[in-house]
Amino acid sequence: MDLPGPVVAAVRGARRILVLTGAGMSAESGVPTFRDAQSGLWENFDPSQLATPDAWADDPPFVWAWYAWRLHLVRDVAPNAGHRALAELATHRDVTIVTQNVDDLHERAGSEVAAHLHGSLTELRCADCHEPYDGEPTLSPEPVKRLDPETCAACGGDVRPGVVWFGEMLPEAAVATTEAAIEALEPGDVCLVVGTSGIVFPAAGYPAMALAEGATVIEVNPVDTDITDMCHHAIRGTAANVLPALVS
Ligand SMILES: CC(C)NC(=O)[C@H](Cc1c[nH]c2ccccc12)NC(=O)[C@H](CCCC/N=C(/NCCC(=O)O)S[C@H]1O[C@H](COP(=O)(O)OP(=O)(O)OC[C@H]2O[C@@H](n3cnc4c(N)ncnc43)[C@H](O)[C@@H]2O)[C@@H](O)[C@H]1O)NC(=O)OCc1ccccc1
Repeated sequence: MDLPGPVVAAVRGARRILVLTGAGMSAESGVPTFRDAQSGLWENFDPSQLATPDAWADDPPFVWAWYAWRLHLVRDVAPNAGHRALAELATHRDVTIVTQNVDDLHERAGSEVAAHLHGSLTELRCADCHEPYDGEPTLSPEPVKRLDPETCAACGGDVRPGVVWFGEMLPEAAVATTEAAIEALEPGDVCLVVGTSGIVFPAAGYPAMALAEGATVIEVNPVDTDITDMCHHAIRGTAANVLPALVS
């Protein structure tokens, strides 16, 4: 894929590259984006209704079934060329990856992720005493409507996914790491925004913060988003097509 000269020059000339990724980063691996994760059983449910403490409180087996399906799916897929390109770039450039994604595909591609802003599907903990759960959860290969959560060995509570639900605070360390990486940006550095619709906060506010630090903000997304207008460059393409071209 040929990229505009100014984009290639900006990435080539950058001292630091901050990469903010969203669900689109994993789409070509077969992980549905948040806005189209509503396949099959959950298509009548707004994800931001499922991914909430209230939904869990109302019906843990219903919410756990959704996460067990997503965890099984993520285990079944592999990083795509976009994930691999970022891992390759980090071998010879100063790259910081911050993601909204709860999958581990960046890590499985060999990248170090500075911050999982919305937590991780692969980390489970007790919903009551927060004790990490390191057992092997029973997952169902097929989407099922209800699945009993695992039980916490420490207090007998229900085990929940280690993700950040709507209305929950983001992990302090992830926010601190992200804000420090943004504050370290200087004119000539680059902020790559890959595969996010830019509607979930506070993550959606970070590109503007990078812009305020003087960084060149480059969006990679097949379509316009709420972030497009503030970007210096918007590349209309997919993560697996654009990122390899950007790093070669
Ligand atoms: C919906 C939105 C309006 N609501 C919020 O933002 C809320 C409330 C809020 C706080 N501040 C605000 C300010 C204004 C308005 C609202 C708020 N935020 C919160 O609750 C946050 C917590 C947010 C985290 C929620 N958890 C997730 N995930 C984990 C769970 C789970 O995964 O189940 S968010 C979840 O949705 C987000 C989805 O966004 P995207 O990643 O962008 O994905 P999406 O599907 O939307 O878009 C995909 C994009 O990819 C593109 N694409 C597709 N294919 C490709 C491709 N192949 N290549 C490239 N791009 C591609 C598409 O075109 C598209 O643009 C992700 O972050 C994902 O993690 N907590 C909080 O702020 O705590 C304190 C607080 C609390 C209450 C009130 C005030 C303050």
